[in-house]
Amino acid sequence: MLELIAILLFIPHTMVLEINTAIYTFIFLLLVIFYRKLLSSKSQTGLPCLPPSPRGLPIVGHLHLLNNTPHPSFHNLCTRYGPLIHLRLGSVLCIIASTPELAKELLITNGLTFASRPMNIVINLLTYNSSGFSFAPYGPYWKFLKKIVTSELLGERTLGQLQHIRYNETSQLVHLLVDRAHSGKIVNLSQEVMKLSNNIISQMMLNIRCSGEDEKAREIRSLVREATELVAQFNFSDFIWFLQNLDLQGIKKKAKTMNHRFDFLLEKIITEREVDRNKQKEKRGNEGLGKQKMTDFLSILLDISDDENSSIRLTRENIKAFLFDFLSAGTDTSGIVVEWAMSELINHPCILEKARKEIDSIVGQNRLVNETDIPNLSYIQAIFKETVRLHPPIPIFERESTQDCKIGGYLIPAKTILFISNWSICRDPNNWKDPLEFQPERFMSDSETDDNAGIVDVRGQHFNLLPFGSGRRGCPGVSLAVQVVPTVLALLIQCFHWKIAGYGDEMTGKLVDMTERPGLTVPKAQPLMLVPSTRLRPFPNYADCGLIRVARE
Ligand code: HEM
Repeated sequence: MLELIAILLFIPHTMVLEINTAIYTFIFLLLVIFYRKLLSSKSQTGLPCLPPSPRGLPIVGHLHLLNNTPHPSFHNLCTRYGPLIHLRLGSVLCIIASTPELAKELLITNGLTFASRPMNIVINLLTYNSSGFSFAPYGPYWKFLKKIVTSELLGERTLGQLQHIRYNETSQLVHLLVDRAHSGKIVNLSQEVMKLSNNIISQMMLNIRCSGEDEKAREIRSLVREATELVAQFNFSDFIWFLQNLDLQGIKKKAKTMNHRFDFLLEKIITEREVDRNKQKEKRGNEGLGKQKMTDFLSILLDISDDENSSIRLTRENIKAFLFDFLSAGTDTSGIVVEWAMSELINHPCILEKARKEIDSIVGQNRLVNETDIPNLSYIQAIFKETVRLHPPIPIFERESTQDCKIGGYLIPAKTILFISNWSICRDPNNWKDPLEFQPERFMSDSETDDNAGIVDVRGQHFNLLPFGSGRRGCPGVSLAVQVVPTVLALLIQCFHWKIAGYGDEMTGKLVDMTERPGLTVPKAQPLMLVPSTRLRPFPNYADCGLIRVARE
């Protein structure tokens, strides 16, 4: 066309080429301006639409910037692009917040907007379409359950009633370690503390010791492990819209099979329990189940579902989904904290010694430390806080916005996934002096390292330390965890000297490897292999601290 006009107007060929180039350049510039306009952060209201973001790619968006350990990737991106950034993971819009101020603005000031969690294909299948607790959308049903969780299941009274479970389990661990110490054998301490924390949860919930060797225990153990691995797997169908209905990685199929296995197991457990309850009911005539002695979470949930006056009647699916939620949410996390704490202590023998001195001066060497001592052991508490600061078992936690809102001057649309990068917050030199150093002293009331760090607690009120989250969806297991973890830690410190397997004593200078294992929860990559030797002579009677001696596995 341009050539034809040139011939008609007698324009020379070289000039046509120049005009051609100019037109193409012009069109290219127009496209660049249009593209920039499209991506620019200004909305029609003049408010910036979305927080900053790195350059994305078509279709995958920013997925290529993440690897199988998202928390360091999020941390690096926030360091580069700002404390609040947005990413497009395929077609899913996300924001990442990495300062205490933003955490407060999102979780508290806009707490209602971010009071739900995002769903995906696997979670949907495993939680009976969010019929349980952790993934139930914020609303009357979730509030009803939250009340049961805080007042009944994980309230002070129930935790007190179920204290014997914790005592039995810690007693079993001490027993095993004393045996190993006498025979000079290596202990996989990571495995033993996970076993302990998982046994506590499974007994509190179902009265089943999940480390046992019977069929039910084995199935619970393997289902919980497989389910947590499956939830952590990256599923393209969740992020790329045109793959939504395809199951290219076979993840949906696996989740369906897992749900069937889980359902089969729970049906069996619940049916057996119902038969038991009916027998007891018959025995006691019409005295009513309300007066029955509480045994575990399942009993409490069945009581509520039987209660005709309850404002919400729990269905069988609700109960099964609830059990799934708690078994997966409560599993491993406490054990992970103990394994990191012990690793740090082995690498910092002076801190370990100082902790021993505190226990010796407050508890002495003639009896074993127990839960009631923990409020008096401020250095042990400081070690616990410093461990969850440097090694939070859940380094990022997720919420989803249910309506449009303004955060930090940006407009965040409904259905945006929010990631709170607690890992970044805890490693930010603006929040913590020498953030990469393990210094429990910073949490002592006479701390010289950080102002006010002595009063910082872990329950979600201090936004520079959020290992248990905060706000409406903060962790309901926090009271249990702050009882179990420091007690187990104190016992390990009080009762034993430790050597790294294959090396000399605590003072050899050999360090424990501190690499993280990728996943949604972050344990150590390598298990902590240690050789204990007993420190207390004579070794106190377990009964002295209220621990009941039980048969070893
Ligand atoms: C050291 C141990 C633990 C850590 C570090 C931990 C951490 C967390 C975090 C970060 C969240 C997300 C909070 C948020 O979104 O604001 C959470 C949620 C949750 N945790 Fe824990 N947790 C621990 C132990 C437990 C235990 C022992 C249980 C159960 C007995 C439990 C049950 C739950 C449940 C059910 C949720 C979901 C709450 C909801 O959506 O409303 N956690 N936990």
